[in-house]
Amino acid sequence: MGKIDPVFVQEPEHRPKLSAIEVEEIPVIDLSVFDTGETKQLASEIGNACKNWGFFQVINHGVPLELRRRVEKVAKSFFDLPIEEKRKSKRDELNFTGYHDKEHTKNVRDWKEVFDMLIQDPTLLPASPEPDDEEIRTYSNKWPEYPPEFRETCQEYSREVEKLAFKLLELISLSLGLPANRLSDYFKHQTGMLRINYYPPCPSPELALGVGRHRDGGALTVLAQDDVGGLQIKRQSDGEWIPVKPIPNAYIINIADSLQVWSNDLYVSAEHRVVVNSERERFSIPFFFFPSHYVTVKPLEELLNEQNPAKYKEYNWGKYYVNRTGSNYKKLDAENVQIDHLSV
Ligand SMILES: O=C(O)CCC(=O)C(=O)O
Ligand SMILES: [Fe+2]
Repeated sequence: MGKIDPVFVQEPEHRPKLSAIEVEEIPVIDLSVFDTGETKQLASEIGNACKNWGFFQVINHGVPLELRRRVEKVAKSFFDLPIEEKRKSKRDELNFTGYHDKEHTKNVRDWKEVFDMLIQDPTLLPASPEPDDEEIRTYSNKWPEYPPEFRETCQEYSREVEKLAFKLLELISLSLGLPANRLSDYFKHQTGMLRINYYPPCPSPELALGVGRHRDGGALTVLAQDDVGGLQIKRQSDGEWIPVKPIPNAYIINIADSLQVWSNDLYVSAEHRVVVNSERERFSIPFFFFPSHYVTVKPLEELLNEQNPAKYKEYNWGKYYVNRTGSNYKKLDAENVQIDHLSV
């Protein structure tokens, strides 16, 4: 030890094993048949992946490659800027968008820097996590001055990934035996964001994590990773950490908490984390797809019966979100809110 600031050091049981392991892969699903309307087989493959892993990769997804290259380029140009320049678009107490380098997951600091952008600008969210506080606040994006094409490129990219997210939502609804548009209304005023994660090389990758173990809080995540690798998923069957192999130009999709609740635990919001390395920097770009702030999340009535009663109490998405994000920015003494706390 001694090489890195102790704030980054994980408890021994959460430190990564850095030896390479060869393992089975999470499912890779080809979306090219989506537009033919022959979605039965596709929905069934997706349903199985959502049950067994909570994760899958998609190819032939429709997001233009040229746009992905452009967003990767502006991401690199931004994070290459001097720290003083990056801090000009820093997150603050009133606005959580923008640049940030002090995020904590499970109260240990992550070895990363991020830039967050809301997909809808402006986005409406509750002013506080307090149940009795009815005030709704308007949030807008903070944009950096450099590189000059950052804003336009990220906005264009978000619009394309959003189309993919709606497509996946339809397939997931079908896979649950529901109409394709069953979940779409929950996203009319979606509160999601696009994040750029930048993981610099780390001198002690055996002690720290790029992102500590966590489950994503929203509905669905659509993630672009580069060719470095580092994302690991906790396998449902035995709790082993399984690396997700980078597939050029594919997207990694994961079920997040609201979908676990809507499906009443049929689908899993799997725990995942990011391992860093001492050689190469890594970028990943998650698109977090979140419902509208006023949506009440609860197990879908159509899926419930006497043998399968609701496993969760209902909750308001906006309050849940504000509660969780508010606590990510600093070290707290306790774990922040998780869906486990809402199980019945
Ligand atoms: O960098 C990655 O591959 C995943 C990051 C992640 O899990 C997150 O930002 O929620
Ligand atoms: Fe995540």
